[in-house]
Amino acid sequence: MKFQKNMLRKYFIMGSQNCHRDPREILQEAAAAGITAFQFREKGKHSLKGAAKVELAKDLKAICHDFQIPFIINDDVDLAKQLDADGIHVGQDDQPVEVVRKQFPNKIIGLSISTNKELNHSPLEIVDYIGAGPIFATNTKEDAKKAVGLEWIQNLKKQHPSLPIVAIGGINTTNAQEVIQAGADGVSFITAITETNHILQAVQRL
Ligand SMILES: Cc1ncc(COP(=O)(O)OP(=O)(O)O)c(N)n1
Ligand SMILES: Cc1ncsc1CCOP(=O)(O)O
Ligand SMILES: [Mg+2]
Repeated sequence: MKFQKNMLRKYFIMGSQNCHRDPREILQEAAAAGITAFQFREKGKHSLKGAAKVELAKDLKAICHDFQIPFIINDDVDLAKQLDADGIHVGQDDQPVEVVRKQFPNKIIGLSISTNKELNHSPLEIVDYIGAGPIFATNTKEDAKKAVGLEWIQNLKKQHPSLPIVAIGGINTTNAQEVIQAGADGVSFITAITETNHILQAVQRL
């Protein structure tokens, strides 16, 4: 699947550890409500491993493809290969993006960037988009850095006006608009969907 900036508009991320009920049901509802991309992030406490992780990933990929939205895998390059995912998202402590691009010349590749130092040391020309954050405080990621604020998006946009940016971290139906106004091409979110009883409404408002 070829990357397009508008895929970043409403980018839902989750793994089973984020869900109070079947992740398939949650993704199905979010996809029907209009998310534009999905990242499978099976990670941390209570996450699935081995065959159970692979089985869930296959089911979630099928749901994404029913709705023609990209299925992106977080961190796990081997799983992305095994499942022929549409893309992979890596951070600064994951496999170097140069290595990932060599393995996946045609997949969507996202890279997290939180500081100017990371920005200046990253090969932006080989990634499709940047994950910028955490913008606001979040309890969802165990090892999340300190919130960088909307200024980080404004700063990125000023330095690289055409670089596709998706914001992450503490984004919800109330603050999503200011994130877009700051210059992000889209918002990514976990708990805004996994902790609501009204997925349709939440996706529409996001
Ligand atoms: C869209 C998006 N942006 C940032 C991240 C964070 O990636 P990373 O820093 O590698 O942290 P983990 O998610 O792997 O814990 C992301 N996953 N997605
Ligand atoms: C994976 C990740 N990377 C930076 S913050 C974050 C967690 C985002 O979760 P939430 O949308 O619930 O704050
Ligand atoms: Mg990572």
